[in-house]
Amino acid sequence: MVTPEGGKGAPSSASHPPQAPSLCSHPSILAGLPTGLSLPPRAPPPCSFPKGQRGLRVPDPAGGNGLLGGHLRAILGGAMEITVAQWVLILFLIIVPLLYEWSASFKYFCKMTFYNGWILTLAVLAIPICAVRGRNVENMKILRFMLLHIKYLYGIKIEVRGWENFNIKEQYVVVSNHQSSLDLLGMMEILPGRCVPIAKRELMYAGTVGLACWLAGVIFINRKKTDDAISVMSEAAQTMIKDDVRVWVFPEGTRNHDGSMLPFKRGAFHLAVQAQVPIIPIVMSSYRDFYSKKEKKFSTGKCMVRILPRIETRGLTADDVPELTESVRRTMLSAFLEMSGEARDKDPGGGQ
Ligand SMILES: CCCCCCCCCCCCCCCC(=O)SCCNC(=O)CCNC(=O)[C@H](O)C(C)(C)COP(=O)(O)OP(=O)(O)OC[C@H]1O[C@@H](n2cnc3c(N)ncnc32)[C@H](O)[C@@H]1OP(=O)(O)O
Ligand SMILES: CCCCCCCC/C=C\CCCCCCCC(=O)OC[C@@H](O)COP(=O)(O)O
Repeated sequence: MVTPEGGKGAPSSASHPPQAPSLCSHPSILAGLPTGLSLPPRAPPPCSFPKGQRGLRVPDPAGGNGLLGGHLRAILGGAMEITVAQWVLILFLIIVPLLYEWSASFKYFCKMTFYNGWILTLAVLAIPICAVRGRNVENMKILRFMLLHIKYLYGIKIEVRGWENFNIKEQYVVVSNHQSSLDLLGMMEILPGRCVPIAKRELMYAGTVGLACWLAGVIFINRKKTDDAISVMSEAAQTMIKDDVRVWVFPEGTRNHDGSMLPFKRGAFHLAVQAQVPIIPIVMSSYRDFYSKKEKKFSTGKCMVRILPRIETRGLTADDVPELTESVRRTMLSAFLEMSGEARDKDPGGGQ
């Protein structure tokens, strides 16, 4: 195929055999040769624009004659084979990685979107596997196994201390600080057998994640209805003993991005007292060196997880709960502050 101008501009010298007016055969190259030279007749190569292809046509800037004009037309003609949609795709593939490197907020957005999207996708795989058993606390092992690799994808090193404090055969209540949905990584790193988290009811409606959680026996509470939440937790106290289940609670009751700990809700402590089982506090060090929702920062880094010694509740009653809650929080807060400094000292490169 050739532009109409290109066709008309073909040389008319008698010594040159007539060339088919095609961009592909570069007629203007022949126009640049000295007269008297004769070239053997040559069949025009097949045109690079297949019939019916949608490409833009441009007029020959050199009027269809001359070496430069022919090359330009060949180059432009080749470029024009790319459709607008392909150009958009090429620009997208160039701009997105550049933005990802240059803009910390864009990187944060991409990483969080992928985090949620990946977990929703993994849940699609987990659901049929878990569904074989039905709603069963043993399914939590499957979710754990499927989530363990995410820390590698995100370059987050997790260092665990205090494994020996988990050496208890019987049931217990785990309480841990709650900074972000990234806590899931630390949680899955150490989740003991037959242990289910208590989660806000809204998570049950989070698409595939909600169904996977339900199948794994996650206990959902309605935080807006204290009475309902209390009765679900009282039921959980009985289930713990009856079905040999451990429960994981985030006693802050919500995510806390401020690098400290919110006042604790009392449900977890009532639960432990009602079931007369020990409390095992877990502390995850601050993410501030590699993750901050406020600053839209998300890089690689290190997190320390510490399993603290158990706190007995045998013999305690509901009246002891306020003091128990405060003393556990104090212990956890002091560990949190100490560990957060330590994680920073050990990984000064965190936040690259
Ligand atoms: C491969 C694919 C994977 C897919 C993906 C998998 C992911 C698989 C992991 C998911 C992981 C999820 C992780 C979610 C994480 C969250 O959703 S965090 C949010 C949910 N958690 C919580 O809310 C924590 C638990 N909350 C509580 O314990 C709260 O106490 C309650 C029960 C909700 C009540 O809240 P509140 O009324 O705001 O607060 P509070 O002052 O504590 O209680 C009010 C009164 O009730 C009393 N009370 C509280 N509880 C009780 C009780 N049980 N008995 C008697 N009295 C009680 C209190 O003592 C208090 O009375 P006073 O002492 O003042 O007289
Ligand atoms: C069709 C519906 C699609 C819904 C999309 C939902 C996207 C969620 C997908 C994956 C999330 C994976 C992380 C699951 C664990 C997150 C636990 C969590 O962080 O829950 C929040 C809760 O602690 C406190 O919530 P608030 O801080 O009070 O708020």
